[in-house]
Amino acid sequence: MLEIRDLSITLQTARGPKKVVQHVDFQIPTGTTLGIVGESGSGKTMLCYAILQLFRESRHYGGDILLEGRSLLGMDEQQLRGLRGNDVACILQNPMAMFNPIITIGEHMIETVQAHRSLSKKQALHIATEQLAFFQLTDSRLLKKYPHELSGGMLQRVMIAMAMSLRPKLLLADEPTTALDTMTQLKVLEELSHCQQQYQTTMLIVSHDLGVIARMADQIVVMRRGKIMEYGPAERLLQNPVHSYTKALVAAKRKDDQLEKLVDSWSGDTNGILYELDTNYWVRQEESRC
Ligand SMILES: Nc1ncnc2c1ncn2[C@@H]1O[C@H](COP(=O)(O)OP(=O)(O)OP(=O)(O)O)[C@@H](O)[C@H]1O
Repeated sequence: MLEIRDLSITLQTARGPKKVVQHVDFQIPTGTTLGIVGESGSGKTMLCYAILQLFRESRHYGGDILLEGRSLLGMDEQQLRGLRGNDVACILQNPMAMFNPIITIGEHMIETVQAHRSLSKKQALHIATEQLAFFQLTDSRLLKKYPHELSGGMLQRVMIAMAMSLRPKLLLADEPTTALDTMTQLKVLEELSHCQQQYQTTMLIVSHDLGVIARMADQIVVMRRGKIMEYGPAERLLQNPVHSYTKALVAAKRKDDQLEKLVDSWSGDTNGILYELDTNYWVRQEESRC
């Protein structure tokens, strides 16, 4: 279980402190997926960095982040190194950035497994091969290839397989399929979902694309300018959105519009309080509702 409790993040910038996330609360029960959707600048990446406790020296945190009851904000660097990779893994939009161009895929996989678990090369290779098979990568020649020899879809699959080979308790997926064409995206999401169910991994998936979130998430958080606008079970939020921003987001998805177009057309603000509409369903109050 991941619990984000009243989390606020203030960034130290050259122009002074900047609030980038404000009073965010959500929980992800073990083995389930929570999707965060929001336009550019809504604080999605800041939340992921906070969970990984990256760049912590330039941030001030309020609230808490608990993974299986352990506060991540209270951990020292050594504890955090143990946490990253073992308990929390992440996959990113651009897989190329994760690979060393002069190291083969096989070496990457073996090194990743051996860096976190004391296993022989043979055992690590076995895990790597098993994991790649989850993502339909069964050709043994793949292990001898270099990253640039693989298509974007294959490289993305290898990156996800690498992250999952560590059997993390929590997987953070920040725009995991944005760079892929629609058909490859669907296949990769399906494989990821299958792998997640098999290992009962808790997952936080972040995307601009409500379609991706709708496909994967059990719960959805809609964010804007560092605040939650609406938060609840995925099916209900998608079928009966309450906040006008979520309504516009869902309508834009139906018309297959880009999120950025919606940003221009939605003119509300984010100042109202967040209130519980009913059990486990939260909505930000709008001016017209007062
Ligand atoms: N290095 C930085 N210095 C100053 N402000 C920053 C910095 N990085 C991010 N921000 C600000 O923090 C806020 C949240 O940004 P964040 O990157 O988390 O948004 P996001 O939702 O992930 O956007 P995107 O979808 O474009 O990645 C934004 O207002 C952004 O301008």
